[in-house]
Amino acid sequence: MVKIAPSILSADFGNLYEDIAKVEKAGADYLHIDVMDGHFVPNITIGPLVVEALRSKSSLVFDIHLMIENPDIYIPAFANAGADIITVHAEACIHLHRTIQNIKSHGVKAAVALNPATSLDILEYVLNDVDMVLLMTVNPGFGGQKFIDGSLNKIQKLRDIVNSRGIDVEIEVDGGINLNNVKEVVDAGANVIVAGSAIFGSTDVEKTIRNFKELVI
Ligand SMILES: O=C(CO)[C@@H](O)[C@H](O)COP(=O)(O)O
Repeated sequence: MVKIAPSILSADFGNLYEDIAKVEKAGADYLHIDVMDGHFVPNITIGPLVVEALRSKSSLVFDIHLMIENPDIYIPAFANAGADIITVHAEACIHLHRTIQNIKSHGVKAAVALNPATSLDILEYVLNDVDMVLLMTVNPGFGGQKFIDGSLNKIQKLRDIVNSRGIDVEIEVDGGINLNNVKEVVDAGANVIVAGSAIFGSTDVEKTIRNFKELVI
């Protein structure tokens, strides 16, 4: 089943709870929460306090995407705040295998994200240990960017590797995904679709989520 994960980076931060309630009502599967530190990416967003505040208001799967340096020191705080999945960037981890074990030790699902320029090779010895791989289809840091076309090939390659190993690893894609290209990314092998501006920038958020779901059935 393909899952839809609205990215709250494009939500109205002054009405965050209302925006989250809308996507939950419309049948979103995950809530994608972008955490940025102004170092790993040139933008700053939210921390564990906000995640904790939202946790009591929503029963969506909290999919926390850490775009930060030294993620290990913040993993306990995000786990305690209510994360269901924590994603770290391979580019930010010196000891990636250890970081994955750190996430799992908190009873949280572990995922690894790759920037567009990072090869799939980096996953060779950790792929069997993760629950999900997040392929960035834009350079991370901002919503509303254009999907990088070469990403389709990368998604397909990862899908082939996952299938050939016979493992249960989700493939999440993030950046520039909209109603016009979602079918292509799903056909290439993605099964978790992050969308920010295409959902929260639309005039009818609930209808847009339903449209996404219809396209990927
Ligand atoms: O991680 C990021 C950006 O770094 C994403 O989650 C964006 O929030 C996706 O936004 P759109 O490209 O869908 O507008």
